[in-house]
Amino acid sequence: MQGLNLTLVDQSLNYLGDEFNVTLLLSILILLLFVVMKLHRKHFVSASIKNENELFASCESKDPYNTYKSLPGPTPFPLRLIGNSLSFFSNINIPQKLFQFAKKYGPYYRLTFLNEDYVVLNTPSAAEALLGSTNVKHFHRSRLQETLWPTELEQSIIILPGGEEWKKKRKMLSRAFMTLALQRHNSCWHKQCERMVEKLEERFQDEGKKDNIVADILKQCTFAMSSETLMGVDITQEAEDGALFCESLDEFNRILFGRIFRPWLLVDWIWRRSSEYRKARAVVDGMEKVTHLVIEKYKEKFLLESVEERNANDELKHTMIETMMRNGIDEKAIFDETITLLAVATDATSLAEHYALFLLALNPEHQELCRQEIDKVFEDPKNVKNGILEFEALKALNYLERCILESLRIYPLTIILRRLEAPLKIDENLVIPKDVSVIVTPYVLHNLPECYPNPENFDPDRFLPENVKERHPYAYLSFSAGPRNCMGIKFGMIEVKVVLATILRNFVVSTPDTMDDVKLVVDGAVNPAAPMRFNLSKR
Ligand code: HEM
Repeated sequence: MQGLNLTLVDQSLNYLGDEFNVTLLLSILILLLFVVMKLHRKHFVSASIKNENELFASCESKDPYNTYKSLPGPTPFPLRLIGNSLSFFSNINIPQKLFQFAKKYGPYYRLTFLNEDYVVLNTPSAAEALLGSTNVKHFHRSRLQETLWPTELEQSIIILPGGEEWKKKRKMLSRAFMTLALQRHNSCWHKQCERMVEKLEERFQDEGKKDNIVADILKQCTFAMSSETLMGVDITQEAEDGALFCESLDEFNRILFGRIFRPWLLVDWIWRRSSEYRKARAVVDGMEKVTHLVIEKYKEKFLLESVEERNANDELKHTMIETMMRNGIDEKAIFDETITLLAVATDATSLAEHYALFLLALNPEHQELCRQEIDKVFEDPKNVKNGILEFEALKALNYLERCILESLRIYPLTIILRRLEAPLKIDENLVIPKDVSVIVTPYVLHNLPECYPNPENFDPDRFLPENVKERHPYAYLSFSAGPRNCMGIKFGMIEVKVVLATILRNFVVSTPDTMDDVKLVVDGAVNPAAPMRFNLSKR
């Protein structure tokens, strides 16, 4: 009998995990969330604000908090659990929706969903108050992010609340992203880019093969570059099932972030019994196997090292895995970090390449200026050794760099969420109380005409040093800013530069799509709902 019940539960959960029916979803959602509130106080109720006096208990002056209480915002559904969720029921164009709200409600406004209160900050100075704060109580990820994050990967720097452990880890890992550590992978990046060119040639070689996608090829190339840089091993070549690793990461992201739009799967009890969880587990197991193989290789290498070699080893030249092993980090924590950073590096960087290529395809005059710069750098014999562009020469690709920064202004990859463990003073008139979460949307700041005149225009010169100097430092948040900003800025920018320089040196790029065709969806990062289409003709 119990077996039968379990099968029924299993089947229903499979159904919930696989099908999407709006009416059913709404009714189940309301019903389930009520039950969940009762059963799982830990997740939702304790996170909620039970009464306003309690909320303001730690304040010195009540006035700025009164401003908080009277902040405008869209009227929420009377049930706090649902709140403003209905405004975000569709995952399409959420950044644009937040932009419309900003226009309507002004620099700060309130939202509520899943029983959590949010304040949305829409000015560079308010973003600075949050992101520039050095108070670790302002570093926490939001409850939604913590709930979505797989407990299996809990030791990763991305999810650690800012504290001593986070600080130590960030310092240790940062060494692996310094120029010295990165530059020794230069030839590997070019080797991977050559493979990418072959794949692109194959895809676009016939006249009939037009209007094709490149996102998958960009991602595989970026994955190979990132994995070799972070781990020191080309797992796409060496590990038996390395090729599957990249696809596994995609599947993993899809499952995790799909939970936002199937909120019942946010409840741990249901999640762990769902078919989606089993799929996620299988993916993690597969990735764990590959990482384990890499760690074993390092162990062999260490065993062969003499004491002198070990002592002479310069920490600044180590890969990320090597750095962690030499710092005595255990295998589980190394695994958590490797998987997470591989996922972040591959997703963010290949997406940045995708958007930049699209905007260069739409703006052929800027594409041509980049190409002239690239040709000049590649054709200078000082810059090329054994057929490979020297690492130092990448610095000369200034115009390309400005185009990448401008692409990330137009298409920033994230929405930044933080949960306040201590009140946050925005200015003399506004203090946001503890326990509230805060949202900063780079898309909104990047479209403020006072920071970026004619924000709809693609204008790389916005990133000329003299123009950057004129702007508020927190008006550009593609890599976030402040103490918890992107740890891989340097590496990410180098990867995007190498990939784009290789493509533009080999092909002329155009697209049949327009910016209006691009719908944005938030699933981990801000992705295009469908990959853009391109035409690549060989030069
Ligand atoms: C062009 C590519 C990239 C972009 C646009 C980008 C953007 C970002 C942004 C906006 C954040 C802040 C997220 C938040 O606070 O919610 C972030 C954090 C982070 N990024 Fe990147 N990223 C890129 C590439 C990379 C690469 C290649 C790595 C390294 C492998 C990396 C590692 C990280 C880490 C570890 C954090 C979290 C830092 C912390 O919590 O202390 N990123 N990134």
